[in-house]
Amino acid sequence: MSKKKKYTTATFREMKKAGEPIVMVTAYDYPTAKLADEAGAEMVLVGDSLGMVVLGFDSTIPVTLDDMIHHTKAVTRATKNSFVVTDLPFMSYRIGTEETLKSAARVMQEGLAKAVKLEGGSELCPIIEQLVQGGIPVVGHIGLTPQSVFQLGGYKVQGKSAEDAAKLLEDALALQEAGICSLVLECVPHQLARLISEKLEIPTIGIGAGPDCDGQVLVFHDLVQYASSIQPKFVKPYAAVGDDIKRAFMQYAKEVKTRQFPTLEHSFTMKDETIQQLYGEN
Ligand SMILES: Nc1nc(=O)c2c([nH]1)NC[C@@H]1CN(c3ccc(C(=O)N[C@@H](CCC(=O)O)C(=O)O)cc3)CN21
Ligand SMILES: CC(C)C(=O)C(=O)O
Ligand SMILES: [Mg+2]
Repeated sequence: MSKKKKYTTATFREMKKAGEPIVMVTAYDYPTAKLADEAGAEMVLVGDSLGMVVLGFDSTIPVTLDDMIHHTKAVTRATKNSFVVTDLPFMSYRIGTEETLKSAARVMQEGLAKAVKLEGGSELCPIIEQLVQGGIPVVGHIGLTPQSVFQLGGYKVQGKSAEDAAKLLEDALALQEAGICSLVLECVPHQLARLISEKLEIPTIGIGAGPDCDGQVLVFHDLVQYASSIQPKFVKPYAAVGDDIKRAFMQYAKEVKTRQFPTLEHSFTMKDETIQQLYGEN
């Protein structure tokens, strides 16, 4: 494992300059965040994908700010070096300036996140400027923006036409100008992700955006195959944890049913004389 240091927004700009890819992974709880941090993940994302992979909703839309803060607290108790970014959930940054600033402040003060992430294009520039002026690092997110799933008509690749691609490049530049510290590119053609990454000074973090982004992010449950119900093309499984867990549950159930578990090896004992005394008295 490489030598550990605390990661900051400055680290990520330096990494981009040096051509060193940035590793980001999602985590939603203490044990996962601890393992990600120990494994050297430079950024940990408390994604609103938690609504789908942890809470069982079929989109990220029902996720609340309280949900995000609850999970962020668990994650930041575990991380020593990783830079923790928390998604602002559906609509929490679109109702008004005051509500957005309050939402982000809660994520920072209660959740102890280091940055917030917002989905959207240049329309968010004014609010991003406010957040940045307030001292909050902001991560952008364009391309497939799951909080707009019902408008997009599904989880589809974005920016395939010249027109759509030009709009995404324009958004990326505008968001950089507004002060974001990095930009997630989700489900866009790899050539477009490369162009955007070349044009920006801040690092891009890709998911389904090809090899030429400045960093990569994957959802934890996809990466280790932990009962994730979706299997997009961009996912590469690095473990089959779900299968292992299911096998363990089945073996445990079998051993309980057949009284193979527990044995005395897993039990507590009292002295023989004590048990005799007990039987004598009753
Ligand atoms: N487990 C999980 N992983 C994710 O990456 C993720 C979530 N959940 N929830 C929130 C969003 C939703 N995401 C998704 C979900 C599905 C596809 C998907 O199936 N995409 C198709 C592309 C279809 C097309 O060609 O346009 C694919 O085959 O990859 C992509 C991103 C990404 N995020
Ligand atoms: C897919 C990533 C980028 C995300 O926003 C999430 O996990 O919620
Ligand atoms: Mg998200």
